[in-house]
Amino acid sequence: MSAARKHTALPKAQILIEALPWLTRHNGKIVVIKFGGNAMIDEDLKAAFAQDVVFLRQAGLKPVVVHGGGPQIKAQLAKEGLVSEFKAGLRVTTPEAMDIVRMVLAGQVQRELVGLLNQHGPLAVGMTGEDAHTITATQHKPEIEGELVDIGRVGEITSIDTGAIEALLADGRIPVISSIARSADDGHVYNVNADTAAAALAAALGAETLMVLTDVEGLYADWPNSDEVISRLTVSELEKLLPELSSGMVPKMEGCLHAVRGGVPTARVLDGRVQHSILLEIFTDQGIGTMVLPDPVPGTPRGGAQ
Ligand SMILES: Nc1ncnc2c1ncn2[C@@H]1O[C@H](COP(=O)(O)OP(=O)(O)O)[C@@H](O)[C@H]1O
Ligand SMILES: CC(=O)N[C@@H](CCC(=O)OP(=O)(O)O)C(=O)O
Repeated sequence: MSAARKHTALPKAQILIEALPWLTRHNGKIVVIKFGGNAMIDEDLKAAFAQDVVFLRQAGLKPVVVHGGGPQIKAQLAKEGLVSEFKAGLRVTTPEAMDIVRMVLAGQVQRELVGLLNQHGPLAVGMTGEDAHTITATQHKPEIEGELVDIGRVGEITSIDTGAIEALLADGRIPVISSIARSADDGHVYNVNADTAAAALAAALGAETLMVLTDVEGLYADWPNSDEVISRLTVSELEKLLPELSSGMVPKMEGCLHAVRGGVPTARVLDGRVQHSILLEIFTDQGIGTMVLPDPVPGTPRGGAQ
């Protein structure tokens, strides 16, 4: 062995050492990961996602997965001859469509993710927001052009009970949650946007971070004209930007805002198309995507969190 080889750390060892301060910092902390339907584009990505989540669990963190499934719902509605329509960024959900939303999210997408995670051991347990009153909602009527519009069985979260999730975490499990809620008023089940559900759960659980995996690199400053990603912004900066945002980014960035305002130290939007983006973000110095931070406290240096 040459002298140089003997005294230089191997690249793989350097990567592990770089992870050390992050492992220490995140040990025992809850991390809520939202896996968007658009990020579940191929089998390799889904398998890599499952590896990352199990890695976090084995490294001493407490991951909680909230999944979406917009494209999968759209495909099933089309098969049944039903139209997909969005208003104010939310799916118009008739009672008939609600049955399909519930079947696709809880019966297909969630089952697949639980299966992939459990290839690594008896870790994942699937549930919906209906279970143990985890997410309670009321009918959401968005305001469009000054009027409240009825978009059917779309839920607005009224309360979160974290008991069942905390019991699973204490038992070493990985909760995998579908964004469906029950109403205490009328007993109906409601379709909740998965970004919104993930953000509300992150705040209620006192998570260390919220990670939203999607099919873009992060929040683009001037979408769709440019692909320049905003790497960091404070909640006040985000609040000013919100009225300019469109489509899928609206619930995502509103969710990040809600989570950070609710006490979650950071919320991030990451490119779910990049394999192992979760590990890169949590365990390396190389921040990717967009990070939302609290406003700096006057007199302290700006945003040092990762
Ligand atoms: N400013 C923006 N930056 C990035 N993406 C944006 C922006 N505005 C709108 N989008 C759109 O939001 C989409 C992501 O939201 P969505 O389709 O709901 O994904 P998911 O299924 O992951 O929740 C992107 O693919 C992009 O088309
Ligand atoms: C009310 C509402 O719009 N609910 C969403 C729930 C699924 C979701 O949010 O999936 P993504 O994260 O993949 O977009 C829907 O029906 O598509």
